[in-house]
Amino acid sequence: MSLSKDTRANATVALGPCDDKSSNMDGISCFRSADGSGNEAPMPPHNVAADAVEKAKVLPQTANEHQPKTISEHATETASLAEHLTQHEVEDNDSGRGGLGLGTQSATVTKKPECEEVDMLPNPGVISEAGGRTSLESLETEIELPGDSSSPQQLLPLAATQVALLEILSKTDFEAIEASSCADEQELMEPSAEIVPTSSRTGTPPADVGPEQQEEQPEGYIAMPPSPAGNVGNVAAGVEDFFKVQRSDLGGLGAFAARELLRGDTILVERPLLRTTHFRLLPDYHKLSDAAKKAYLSLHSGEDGDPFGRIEQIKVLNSFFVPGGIAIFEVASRFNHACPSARNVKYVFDDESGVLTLTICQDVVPAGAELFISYGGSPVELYSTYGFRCACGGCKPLTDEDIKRLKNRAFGTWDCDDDYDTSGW
Ligand SMILES: C[S@@+](CC[C@H](N)C(=O)[O-])C[C@H]1O[C@@H](n2cnc3c(N)ncnc32)[C@H](O)[C@@H]1O
Repeated sequence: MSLSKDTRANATVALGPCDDKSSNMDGISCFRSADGSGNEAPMPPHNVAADAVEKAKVLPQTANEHQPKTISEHATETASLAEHLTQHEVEDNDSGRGGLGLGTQSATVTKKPECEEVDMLPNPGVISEAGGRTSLESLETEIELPGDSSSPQQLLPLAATQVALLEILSKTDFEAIEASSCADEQELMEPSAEIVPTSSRTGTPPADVGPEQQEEQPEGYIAMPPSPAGNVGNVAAGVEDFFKVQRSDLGGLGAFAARELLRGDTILVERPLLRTTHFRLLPDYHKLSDAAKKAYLSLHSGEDGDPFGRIEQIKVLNSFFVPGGIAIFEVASRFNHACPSARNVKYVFDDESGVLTLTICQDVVPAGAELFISYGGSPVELYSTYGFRCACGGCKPLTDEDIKRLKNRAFGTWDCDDDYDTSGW
């Protein structure tokens, strides 16, 4: 597949309340408070964080890091995560996808609580104040970001995630997880589930899906995301309660609501399969465990090419921009794209904890509906960057004529929307 060499880097933008100490993450200038005051957000209830520290056990690492942590390291990390999530979270505004270049760019900080309202702002990016679900006031901060100036990636805070993760930490039976994950040394080397997502609506940890339930899945159901005893294990347990990965009408796989989902439901908490940069892809890929390599190679690769081309192509088609580079996720990378009116899931990547969280951002998503994130950009940009014609139903699809024009612009500006009527998009 011939993709454009569009090196637009999405604006990776910081969010809400923070202090100067939180700045300078891999070249990101500063996480500023949404009100410019630098004030920190309120701390979580002390007992929750403290409880998490008490209960904390060995946390799995990203699949390409195989050093198990000690209990005390994990406790520190857990406390740090709980505290961090009250201070600043980063979230996509639906454009943080794609594996193309990075440079310096700026983004205007704006409070935008609803996912559909922050959609598709190619540049500048959008920053939301933590918990900012009611205010639409614009803020004035300009943030310098690493990355090329053109491609949009925005990171927003998400109060629901704070709540969900704190609930998770307080409800997780770490002893049971440790007992199973420490069953043998091999399991210690392979990460296992460490965070049990719970519906922010019900606060009830979902039941794990047993083999008998999996047998009832429709044809084409892919047995992922994994259970705690599952494969690469970077996914928190229980997400099967929220969605299934199965065949999509768009072609290939997609994620589908396993039951009715409501705005604010946290449906996925996942560590990257691979976190890397464009220049370190191959060495970092080769550090992965065999299971992680297998999971990586199973991701969507467009037209299969030679092994080297495939590793690169999977990166291009599946990566999320994260501070300092890109990340590929075993499960989150299965979510298809939808344009603003059809998107129903937003995501946030927390750099400190290294965890991506996906949250429902439409009022009601019926059981069986496909779940969509946004890769950012118009159908023209999607085509020129990733090579697919968006069929999400929420935009005016590109015509054959549009495609011809784009192809004729091989040496022109791929991302030019001049000939595409964006009024319906
Ligand atoms: C990250 S993958 C998403 C998961 C993928 N469908 C799979 O089978 O693993 C991105 C690819 O999914 C397909 N895709 C995603 N969103 C789409 C959309 N709105 N319309 C058409 N194809 C889409 C495209 O082939 C795109 O390159």
